[in-house]
Amino acid sequence: MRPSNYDKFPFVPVTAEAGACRIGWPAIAGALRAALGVAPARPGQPLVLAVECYPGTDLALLQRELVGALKPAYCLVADDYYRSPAEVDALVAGPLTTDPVFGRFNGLTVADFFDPQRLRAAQELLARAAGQLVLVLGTGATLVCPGPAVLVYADLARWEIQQRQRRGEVANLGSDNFAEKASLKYKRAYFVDWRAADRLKKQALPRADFLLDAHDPAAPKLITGADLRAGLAAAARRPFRVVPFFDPGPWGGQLLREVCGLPAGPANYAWGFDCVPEENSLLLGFGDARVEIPSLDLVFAHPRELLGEAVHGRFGTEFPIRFDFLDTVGGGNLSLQVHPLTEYAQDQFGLAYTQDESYYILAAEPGAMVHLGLKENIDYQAMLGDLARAQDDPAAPFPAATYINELPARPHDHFLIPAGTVHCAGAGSLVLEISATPYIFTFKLWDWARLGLDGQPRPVHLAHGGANIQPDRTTAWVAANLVNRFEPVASGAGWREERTGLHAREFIETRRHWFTGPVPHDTRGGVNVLNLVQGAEAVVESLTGAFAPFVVHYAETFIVPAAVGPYIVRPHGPATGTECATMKAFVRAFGD
Ligand SMILES: O=P(O)(O)OC[C@H]1O[C@](O)(CO)[C@@H](O)[C@@H]1O
Repeated sequence: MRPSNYDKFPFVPVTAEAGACRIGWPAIAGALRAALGVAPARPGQPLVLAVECYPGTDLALLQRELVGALKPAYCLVADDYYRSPAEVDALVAGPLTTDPVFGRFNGLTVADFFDPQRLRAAQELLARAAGQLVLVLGTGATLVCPGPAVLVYADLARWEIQQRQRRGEVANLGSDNFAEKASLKYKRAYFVDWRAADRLKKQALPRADFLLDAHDPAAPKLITGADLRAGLAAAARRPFRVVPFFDPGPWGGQLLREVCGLPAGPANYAWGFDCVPEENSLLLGFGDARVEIPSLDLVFAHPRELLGEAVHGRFGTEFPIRFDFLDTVGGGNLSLQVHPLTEYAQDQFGLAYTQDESYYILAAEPGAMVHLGLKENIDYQAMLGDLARAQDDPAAPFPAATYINELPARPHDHFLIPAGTVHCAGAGSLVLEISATPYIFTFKLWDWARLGLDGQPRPVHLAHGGANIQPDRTTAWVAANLVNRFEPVASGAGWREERTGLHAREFIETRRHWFTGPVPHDTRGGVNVLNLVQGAEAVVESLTGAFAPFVVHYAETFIVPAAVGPYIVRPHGPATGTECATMKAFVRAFGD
């Protein structure tokens, strides 16, 4: 195995001038003081500095640092005007349901968290503070004071929030559930807090005077809203990568560590999330400084340039394509699982589109397998009975081989997994998942009598599973429809292109290019997501010099915004003269 050249901290350069980014609380306070000093006078009103915060922001730290430096007459923290934690629990109970994993998407907004009387009291206090400096901070600061003199947006990526949830440092919005299980806090944030906060962010971020990045509390960073917007505009017109993150799991393996050059600490790495813009970060480069923002900010700011008209029109401000890694080399089988059919996902969870998936095999040990679809002529009811029995009876483990196909997995195989198909990656492979973005709507059917990392059995959803398994997806159908559906579609000097999927029920189209020379690509008005699945290094170039050459390495996923149009990919650096391959995904237009 060659040494890893996988870049774990890709960034979008905004400017070579490091001065545009203030680092540390004293520099940040200085910039805010200067902005307040030149804010237009508003007779009869207080001078308000509002810091709208994404949930999970360390409000105590912010309050301590900003009050200490700016000495406002008052500091109002939005949470103090929320409903009580018990009232908030009642508010979110319906959408959350009692299921440990799944809730329902809903229309809750941050405004719903406020107690109307308390909010009025806060606004009366503001009205009495004419001419004085007032700091308002928290999630909903811009609801307490909709027109502040200076507006800062303190943003936080979801992966960082998850770390804080796991360490018990943060509770859910309006709750005091610091000690609740991290998986439940994640679920509540996923279905409620983040959706509500994103609705408010779409209003606040475009008019923010500053962006505060306090991911690292020891080195907070502040940039102007104008620089943030310049960075987002730059990213929307050039190839870029989001910041990957990696997580251990009960079935995790050892190869991802080598491929991506990951730290030795965790016992394994199961997942590598390399393009889940809902949860990944984007790093903006200001000289040597890096400002971390959720990559969703880019989707919100430039959906038309990034996604393209047709994809934006269809998906709104959601990035519909997900690339991630599943590593089972030296690990175990994923849970045997199935995903909801579209109508089930809509009815039960309020999802707009379902979790259709595919597995592209990057590496496989001899004997590695993918479990996919049912065997011919099985007794379907007996299978459901065996699944039910296996959950409670250690003496009756589920006889998976009796019912489920076991297909050999070799490098560069591509398995298509439309929702409703029973599946799981077996031990011994490194999978590049090319899937629709939803990623938590997994109905586990059988977890191989194994415990989760918390020492507890992971939740199994047999009733949901049974309602979605398609009994006619059996061996012959699977072979004909879901396995290595390769079809040559184009070629040129030094390259050839194949269609590899996905299945007709899935909205993603995938193309593989093998190349020793430059390959012409075109976004054709829709976002492209690619991964270099063979070769040490390649370069992405503009035909018109519209963006600087962009170098990618083995296994790196990169996004080419719709606005880029035509571009070229060719082997580069150590890969020059060798055969490389990319897998490309885009949203299929009818007729593709
Ligand atoms: O449920 P398991 O066994 O952890 O399986 C892996 C999970 O990762 C996903 O592929 C998402 O990345 C889900 O489909 C699946 O639930």
